[in-house]
Amino acid sequence: MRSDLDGVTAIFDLDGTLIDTADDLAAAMNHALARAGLKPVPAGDVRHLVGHGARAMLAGGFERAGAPAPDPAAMEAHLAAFLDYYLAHIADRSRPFPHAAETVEALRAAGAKTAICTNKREAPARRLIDALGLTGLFDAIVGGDTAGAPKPDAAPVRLCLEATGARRGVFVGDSDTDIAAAAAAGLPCLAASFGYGPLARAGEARALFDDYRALPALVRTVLA
Ligand SMILES: O=C(O)COP(=O)(O)O
Ligand SMILES: [Mg+2]
Repeated sequence: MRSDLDGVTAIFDLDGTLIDTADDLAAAMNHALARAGLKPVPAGDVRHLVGHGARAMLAGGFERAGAPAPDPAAMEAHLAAFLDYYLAHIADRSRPFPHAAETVEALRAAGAKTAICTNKREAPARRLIDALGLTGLFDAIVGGDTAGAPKPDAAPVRLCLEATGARRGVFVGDSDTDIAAAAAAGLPCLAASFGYGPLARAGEARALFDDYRALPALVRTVLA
């Protein structure tokens, strides 16, 4: 077995990168909006609200529903309703993107450690990965509430490296937040073109990929 990726950690963003979660996030968001007497937001719009945590996603949903921003106390109640629903329906429709799981396995087979660095809270991130039977594929799972600051801060990326004892790392993400977090931590970033974006800073990623089967070769190239 080739183990040329010993000492390397491949760090993956979750929503829009490893797992296509938009439909379940949209259902939870629309549950919270319906409770507030508001009309649903299409799942296609929710994709663009993912990446900065549940609070930001929900605030964006209220805005798109044409409602005024809820006051802080009301927002806490909406957030609780969103999270309760989401935890109960976390993998109703969410699935790994094509070839994502086998690619993570291939990187591990080549000696790499693998980690998840998401702005989802750690508890729902773990529940999702567990529900999909993927927990054994990751050495560390770091959420937006794990490291004291979410991406684009470098802290959660650094924690993934520390937790896996890596000498080198590469970040795989789907948004400008990921590109910025990787840059802040001094890691090369590979960006999934099929994710939720935005990718206005795509030029700062080392490469874009549109198929997971291309990823191992890209990882080796950026680490060479
Ligand atoms: O916004 C979120 O909750 C998480 O998004 P991420 O997994 O793309 O960081
Ligand atoms: Mg993402």
